[in-house]
Amino acid sequence: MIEVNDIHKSFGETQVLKGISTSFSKGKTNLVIGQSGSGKTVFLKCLLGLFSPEKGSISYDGRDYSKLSGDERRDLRQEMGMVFQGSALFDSMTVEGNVMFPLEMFTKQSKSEKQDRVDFVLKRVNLTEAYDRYPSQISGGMQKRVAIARAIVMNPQYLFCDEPNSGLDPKTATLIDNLIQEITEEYDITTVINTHDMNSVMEIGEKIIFLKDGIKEWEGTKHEIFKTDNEAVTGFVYSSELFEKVRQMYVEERN
Ligand SMILES: Nc1ncnc2c1ncn2[C@@H]1O[C@H](COP(=O)(O)OP(=O)(O)OP(=O)(O)O)[C@@H](O)[C@H]1O
Repeated sequence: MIEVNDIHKSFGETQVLKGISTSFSKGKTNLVIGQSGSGKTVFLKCLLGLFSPEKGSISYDGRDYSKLSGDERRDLRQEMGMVFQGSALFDSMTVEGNVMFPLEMFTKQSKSEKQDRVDFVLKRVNLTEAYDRYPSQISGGMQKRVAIARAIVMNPQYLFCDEPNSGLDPKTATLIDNLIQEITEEYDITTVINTHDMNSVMEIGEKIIFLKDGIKEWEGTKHEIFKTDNEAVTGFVYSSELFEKVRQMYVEERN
């Protein structure tokens, strides 16, 4: 579980996060939504320990990051997996090399242990046929699956994903969402996903926080988002006619 308590983050005079508190449970897909510029990426970078909030605290299963020693922080960071926007694979490495990379960097496992782990995660994301291919030789959806395999190869406690669906067609986007949700449940990971994608909200939004101008304006589940009368949320989520229709159908069905 990650507990966020009243975090503030500024750059110079610009206050970006203005006191955000929330918690993210294990085994759940937690989504962060909000308009461009609302502070989602800065928030995710605070969760990753890349930015230090000036005020407030973030605890990872009871470990308050600001109180950890340098070694403890390094150990904690190794418990975090990250799927970057655009996958961020190494172009000069094969699929296998990309997934092997964190094991080579951070573990002293034997060659066969590393190979077994790489085989396992590539099988888990259903990519065994692409071992020797380079990122430029596989589709966007496959690249995302390699990025997910690389993010989970170290057996993380925490998984952070920044716009994991960007650039994918809706069907592939849904497959990637479902894969992240399955992996989160299977390995009991605390997963936090930044997204713009309303399909993701409807599919896998077990917990959603909505940021607006650096403040948590609303939080709830995908079921609650249909019912909320918070105008900032409805204005954001139902800006598309299609989603407004889906909402009306959902509300009518329940009445
Ligand atoms: N390193 C930085 N230095 C100064 N300002 C920054 C920095 N990083 C982000 N900001 C500012 O913080 C605000 C929030 O940015 P952020 O990238 O978190 O938004 P976002 O919600 O992720 O947007 P998007 O959905 O477009 O990615 C923006 O005004 C941005 O200019």
